[in-house]
Amino acid sequence: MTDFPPMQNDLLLRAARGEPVERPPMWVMRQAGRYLPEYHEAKGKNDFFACCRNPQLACTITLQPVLRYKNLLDAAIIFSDILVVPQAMGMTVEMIEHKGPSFPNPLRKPEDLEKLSTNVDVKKELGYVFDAISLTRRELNGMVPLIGFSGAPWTLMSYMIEGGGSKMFIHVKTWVFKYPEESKRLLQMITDVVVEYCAEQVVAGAQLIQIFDSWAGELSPSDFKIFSLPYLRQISNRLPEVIKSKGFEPVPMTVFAKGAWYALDDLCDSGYNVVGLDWLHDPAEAIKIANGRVTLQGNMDPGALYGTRETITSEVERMISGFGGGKQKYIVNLGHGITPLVDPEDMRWFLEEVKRVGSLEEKSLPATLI
Ligand SMILES: Cc1c2[nH]c(c1CCC(=O)O)Cc1[nH]c(c(CCC(=O)O)c1C)Cc1[nH]c(c(CCC(=O)O)c1C)Cc1[nH]c(c(C)c1CCC(=O)O)C2
Repeated sequence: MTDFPPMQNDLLLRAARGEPVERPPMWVMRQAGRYLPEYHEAKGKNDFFACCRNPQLACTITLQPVLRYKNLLDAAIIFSDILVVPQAMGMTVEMIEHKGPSFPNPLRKPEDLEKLSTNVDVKKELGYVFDAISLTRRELNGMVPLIGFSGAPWTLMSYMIEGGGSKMFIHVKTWVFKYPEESKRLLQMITDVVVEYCAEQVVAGAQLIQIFDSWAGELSPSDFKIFSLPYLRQISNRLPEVIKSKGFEPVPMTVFAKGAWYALDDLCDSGYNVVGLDWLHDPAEAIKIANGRVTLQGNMDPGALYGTRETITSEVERMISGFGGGKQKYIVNLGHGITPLVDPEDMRWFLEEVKRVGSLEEKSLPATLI
């Protein structure tokens, strides 16, 4: 797939590659989702994963925020879910309304690993994602770049073992502390699928790949180095080679390890172009630690969108000033996904304020904020 329309806005790709930009690009995790009335309308009575499996519907939902916030959002992210990977490995995952994902048969004992498919045919199992990406890339017509994504091995392993969301992580902690070798075997199996999955997303037209390690913060700093980081590194090491072997150009890669503030230094050396930050990071501190090694992405508290317009403005000013004005090596985002019940007009205000403040010369930023 190479005959896509030329890009009209490539701010995101330039910032991800570390090139200077006239203003920081912005997009929002979960920008296509439950806070948008048109999402509910398009989804209708369809099951969540049925929407993911329908390329036309996935394309429509992906485009919704880009069209609603025209000339504000600088990227689209393909509508899908991280849990399509466990499905491709043979597990059943359901999305239960008002509750979230649920696995009827989670992996509870090391013997359960035998239930997983070996030699997963990624093109066959996840072909619908690649079709959705190619279709969306054509429909975007070069308006903004299209982001592809995958869950990180540690986060996917946690879901596969816990069977859904969790507060205490009893089951996956049992694996980590009782069955560390089997845990590593599972992490390796997942990593192999994730590398192929991300490579095929690029072949289909994805222009940047983000790896979501949403549950990284459940690991201690030393366990993060054993059960998450090596697999994140394998992905960033192997992915460009696999993409090249398929005859395509590698794309920038982002890692978002939520809650792993202690690992920022390591993440800056993990082979990714961009490191996503949650709102537990102070921007100026993060810049100091990164020291120019990567582009940083983030990190306003998504909860700030429940505040007043004045609060949103001051949070935006604080964030962009904290990141030094954002004209290089910075991408604006929230510190995690946008939450339901945010007023779409407050989201618009956020984006408009980011564009205004992000376009200011550094010397015009409110002095007290720099
Ligand atoms: C952990 C995780 C999941 N899915 C994802 C993650 C990693 C990011 C993160 O940490 O938030 C990733 C994801 N899920 C979805 C996207 C689409 C693209 C985008 O960011 O706009 C992306 C990138 C759509 C979705 N994924 C889901 C919805 C809501 C489905 C609905 O109720 O209609 C959407 C739009 C469902 C989902 N999917 C998942 C959960 C826990 C839930 C239920 C709770 C929730 O909605 O926040 C697993």
